[in-house]
Amino acid sequence: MKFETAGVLVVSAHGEPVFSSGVARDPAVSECVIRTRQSRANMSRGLFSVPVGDKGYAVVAVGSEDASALILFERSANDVLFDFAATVDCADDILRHLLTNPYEALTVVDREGLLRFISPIHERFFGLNRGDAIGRAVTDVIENTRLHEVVRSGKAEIGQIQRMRGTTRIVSRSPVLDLQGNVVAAIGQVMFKGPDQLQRLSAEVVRLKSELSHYQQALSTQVSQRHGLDRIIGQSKAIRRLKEQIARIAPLDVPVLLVGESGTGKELVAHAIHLLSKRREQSMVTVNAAAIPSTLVESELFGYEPGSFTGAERKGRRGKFEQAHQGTLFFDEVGDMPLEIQVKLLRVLQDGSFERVGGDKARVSDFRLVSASNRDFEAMIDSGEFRLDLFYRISAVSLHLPPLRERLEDIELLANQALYDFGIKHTTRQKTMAPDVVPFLQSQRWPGNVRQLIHAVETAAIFADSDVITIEDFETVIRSSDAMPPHTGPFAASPIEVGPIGVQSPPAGVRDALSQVEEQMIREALKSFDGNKKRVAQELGISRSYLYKKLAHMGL
Ligand SMILES: Nc1ncnc2c1ncn2[C@@H]1O[C@H](COP(=O)(O)OP(=O)(O)OP(=O)(O)O)[C@@H](O)[C@H]1O
Repeated sequence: MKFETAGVLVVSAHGEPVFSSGVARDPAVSECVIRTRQSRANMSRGLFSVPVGDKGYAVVAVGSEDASALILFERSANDVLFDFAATVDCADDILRHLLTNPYEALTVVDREGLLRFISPIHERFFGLNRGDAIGRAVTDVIENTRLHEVVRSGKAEIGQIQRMRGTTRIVSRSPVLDLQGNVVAAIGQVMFKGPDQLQRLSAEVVRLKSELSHYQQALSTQVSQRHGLDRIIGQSKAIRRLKEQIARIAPLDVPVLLVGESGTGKELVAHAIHLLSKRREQSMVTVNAAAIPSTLVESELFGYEPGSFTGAERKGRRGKFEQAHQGTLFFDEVGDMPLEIQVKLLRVLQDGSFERVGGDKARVSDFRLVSASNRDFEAMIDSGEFRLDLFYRISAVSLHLPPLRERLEDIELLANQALYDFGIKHTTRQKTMAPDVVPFLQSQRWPGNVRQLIHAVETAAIFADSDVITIEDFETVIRSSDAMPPHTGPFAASPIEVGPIGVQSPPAGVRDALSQVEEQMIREALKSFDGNKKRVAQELGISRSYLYKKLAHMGL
């Protein structure tokens, strides 16, 4: 701290200036000092500040009954102490408190380790008379002190135990630096009365920490549980039942098979199962058997050792099974897996072990399997495309995801949510649907299920000119989807299987006629291809599952 003495002003008991020196000789300054002092009660002694023009002085007042001496100090730039004195009216009371309060009171030693200040309370504690110890070596006055070491090393010692006069205290010792960074003193303070107090405090911290972690855990469980099930939208009986089943089976570590048409939410359900399971802290790894080229399936799943094939990474790679260790492996389109891989998957599921491609070391992975498929397993098993033993392994529990056309009452909620999500995602004004839009959407067949509905709503939201989406806005979607219908051939426009978005269902008479035409064509095709259903489906441009449904309907 650098305060330059700028002047001295002596005033009589009546407040008249009787002597002035330095800047105090300037009447503007002395008047200002006297006025400020008078404006404050009991200012016979103390510290206060006086702004004069763009300058400022810190004033120390020392008074007697007859007169007071006011010593003016000029402030050096950016001095926090000056700011403190200038802005806090009771600055001197605060400093006095800091010097005398038992918990803040300071003991100060200078660079030589000599005591320069000790608070009255500590003097009493050490049995000293006021001022007796000042100027003595701190080691002669305070037992087990290390303040002389701290002023030498410049290193603080916080929370140290110190025995003094038969009692134990927790103290802190800190070096004090001047503006140039030189150690000029060390100060000591008592932090706690003793280890008991500290221990109680630390036990409290431990207790609060454990309470906090308990609540964090509970919160994260709640959030993830809500996150998992709440994302599955629908109030239909089928969806409510599905959610109940998910909640029930998720915590059990059994393999789950999700069966349902494309876009019915199989992946969404897999996530919910993972989030509600004990494995939620680990990741859910997804494999799409249909999307991996057959030559790479093995290395994708099992990983490979270094240099096992051309183009392989030098260090080798962990496969999906290893990545899913302790988590969940979501096997999408499991029905599309080549037979030879089915055998290997079966082995992994049976004994949990496998080898990386190009390696012979048995590896183990502990994952929970959730598989999904929109294929007809019964037919695939019959035709030898899927192994029965593997089917049993992956389907300890099977959940059926209902197609959207069987739960039309969910369309309103789903469409509104899609619209809301769209607005949030693209930060556009929230649009709404005209009242007749929902019945219109409910009259569609939705072969692509919820995915297709979301897509339709998003596209309509893009094309709608106003904030209210109408049926006409959905017709834009019809035109664009017509260019890429999900099925080609004579059945493309069939309201039963395809029913493109936005096409109004034909009147019942037309529907019957179309149905009859369909059945006629199927009969003819069966005849031409000697009952080969695969060829019939190909020829007519329909899926085999739809063909089977139609045949059942026709009683064939
Ligand atoms: N009940 C539902 N609530 C909210 N969103 C849903 C629901 N069902 C499906 N979705 C949404 O529909 C889209 C398709 O869902 P998802 O990918 O889970 O279907 P899928 O059955 O796995 O389809 P695919 O068999 O084609 O892979 C996703 O955007 C998903 O969030």
